[in-house]
Amino acid sequence: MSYNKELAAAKKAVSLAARLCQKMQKAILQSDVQSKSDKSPVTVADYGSQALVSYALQRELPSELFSLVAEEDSEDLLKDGGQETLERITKLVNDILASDGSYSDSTLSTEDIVKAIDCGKSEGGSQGRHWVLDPIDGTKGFLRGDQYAIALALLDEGTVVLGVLACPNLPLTSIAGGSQHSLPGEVGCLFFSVVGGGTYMQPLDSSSAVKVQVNATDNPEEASLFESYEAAHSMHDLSSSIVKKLGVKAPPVRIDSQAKYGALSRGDGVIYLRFPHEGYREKIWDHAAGCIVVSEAGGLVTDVAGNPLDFSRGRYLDLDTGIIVTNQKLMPSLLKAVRESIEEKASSL
Ligand SMILES: Nc1ncnc2c1ncn2[C@@H]1O[C@H](COP(=O)(O)OS(=O)(=O)O)[C@@H](OP(=O)(O)O)[C@H]1O
Ligand SMILES: [Mg+2]
Ligand SMILES: [Mg+2]
Ligand SMILES: [Mg+2]
Repeated sequence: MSYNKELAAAKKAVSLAARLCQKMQKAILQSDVQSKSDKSPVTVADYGSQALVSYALQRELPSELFSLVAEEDSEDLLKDGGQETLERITKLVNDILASDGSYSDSTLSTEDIVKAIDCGKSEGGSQGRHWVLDPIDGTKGFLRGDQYAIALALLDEGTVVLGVLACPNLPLTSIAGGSQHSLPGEVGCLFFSVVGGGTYMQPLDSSSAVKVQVNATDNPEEASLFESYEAAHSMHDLSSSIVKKLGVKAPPVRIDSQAKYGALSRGDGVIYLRFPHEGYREKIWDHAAGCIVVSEAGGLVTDVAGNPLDFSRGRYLDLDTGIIVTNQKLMPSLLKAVRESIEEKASSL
């Protein structure tokens, strides 16, 4: 099946949202940041990005039944003092649409914005089509001025069939061996994949795409590790013991968000390990787009048991312990090192 129409719509929606985020990252105010009920941050840019993607997809694909599984909803937004914030988001979205010249037949009201955001409450699942959106993945990185991503995927009968990943601060050239902080040169990448069609990358501000592939080395000494910047999101001590066991020499590269999947898909690094602390449940929008971007570039994304991730079970991924990403040749020895290190960690407690 071809998803050309859906891909064009997704690229347009995500590019508009990336423009909104770029504008806001430079101008973010203390009052633009709120704390959600789980204590994580959310900004006017998260809400604006979600409203924009939701609205643009519905305008681009008017004939389709629209279902969206997305991170944000208006409940936290409309808590104390929310009306002012909502007005700010509405202006932001309208300004981006006006400067792009898109959908000039309508100006969105605050009610339209709430409606567009709350379209994202779908439960997803194994039947029909569902868009899956993280309007800003890596909000903490966004606030620090570091890496973040706008991640959009399409689920069809429970399988991810399309993914678009905008990484506005990711350099166009390799970040292998470097940190995200000291990188000169041009930034802003858009990765996209359709099932069976490979992965492509283009600059966010141009349409000249190139096909990308994961680094296919089977030599751990040439491999390097990507992991979460935030130690609270993944156990750095566990990944360190795993890569040591495997023989990886390079120090880990810690960057925020699904930019890790994007960088891996073009071969900047070879391994991405993610081990959340006990009790954390992974959400599908944190991995759907990244997963297809890496898989279509020749990589593998599994849980600790070696099973592919199952995006068909609703808003959460029900996982065996962690997420393991690498190329096909290294996966068997990486999984072995993962299991041994987990066993050693358990027996030392
Ligand atoms: N405790 C805990 N454990 C694991 N993961 C968590 C946790 N808390 C949050 N999150 C999710 O992590 C998303 C950010 O992605 P990363 O972990 O790759 O980014 S980072 O490098 O740590 O900044 C982040 O996505 P956003 O909320 O979209 O920023 C969260 O969904
Ligand atoms: Mg969040
Ligand atoms: Mg996220
Ligand atoms: Mg987010």
